[in-house]
Amino acid sequence: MGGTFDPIHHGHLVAASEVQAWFDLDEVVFVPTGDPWQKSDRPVSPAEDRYLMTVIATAANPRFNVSRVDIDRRGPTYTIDTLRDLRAAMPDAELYFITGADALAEIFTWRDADELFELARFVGCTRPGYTMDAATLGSIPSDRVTMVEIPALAISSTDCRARKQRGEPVWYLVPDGVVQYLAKHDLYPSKDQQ
Ligand SMILES: Nc1ncnc2c1ncn2[C@@H]1O[C@H](COP(=O)(O)OP(=O)(O)OP(=O)(O)O)[C@@H](O)[C@H]1O
Ligand SMILES: O=C(O)c1ccc[n+]([C@@H]2O[C@H](COP(=O)([O-])O)[C@@H](O)[C@H]2O)c1
Repeated sequence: MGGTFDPIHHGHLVAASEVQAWFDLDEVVFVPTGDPWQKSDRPVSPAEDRYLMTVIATAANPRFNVSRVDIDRRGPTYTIDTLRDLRAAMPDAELYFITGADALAEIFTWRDADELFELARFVGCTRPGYTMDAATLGSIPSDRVTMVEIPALAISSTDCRARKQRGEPVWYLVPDGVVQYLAKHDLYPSKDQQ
């Protein structure tokens, strides 16, 4: 599961857990982006902070792991590189790339989009407020994509950052350890603190 995870929240974790169970996956590898080029219109927290929050959030689940492939690669993060790196590290694995419906809807804007489906199967999780348009879904080879309905959690990293900046709680939207990490490292400080 790729994501910017700025910060990781329970929407990500539920999606990963549901897809792991649905396909009986051996493990879900969370891959924080290095440089998410389609988010260049806003500041993104340092990759090491996003990586560490992802490790904290996933530590208790024996089927969850975190990969550094995207944060250790220089330049913009492209999923085609993520999948090639994971394939090189795990040549015998069958790869499933987990996304939310919003990200999957944009997949034909990604680098080398047509090649992506040769490297992995894609899983699109339902997400409140987003629908997957039939034309985009129909353009993906049908044996390489599955939509999975997951329990609806209307949580976004954008909302978590805005809440923290307004001094509002993010308890129960993100794991407790992430709440503590945000406080300790003063991520998304309130506007009057800046
Ligand atoms: N609440 C959610 N339910 C289902 N999928 C989600 C949810 N939140 C995020 N995702 C999916 O998780 C992946 C990583 O998302 P990302 O890290 O960009 O989080 P985000 O909440 O969308 O962030 P932001 O608000 O900063 O854009 C994407 O594929 C996204 O669609
Ligand atoms: O490959 C691309 O060009 C590309 C463009 C945008 C997003 N992605 C990937 O989609 C995943 C979710 O991205 P985001 O920006 O919604 O956190 C993450 O793994 C990104 O690297 C990939």
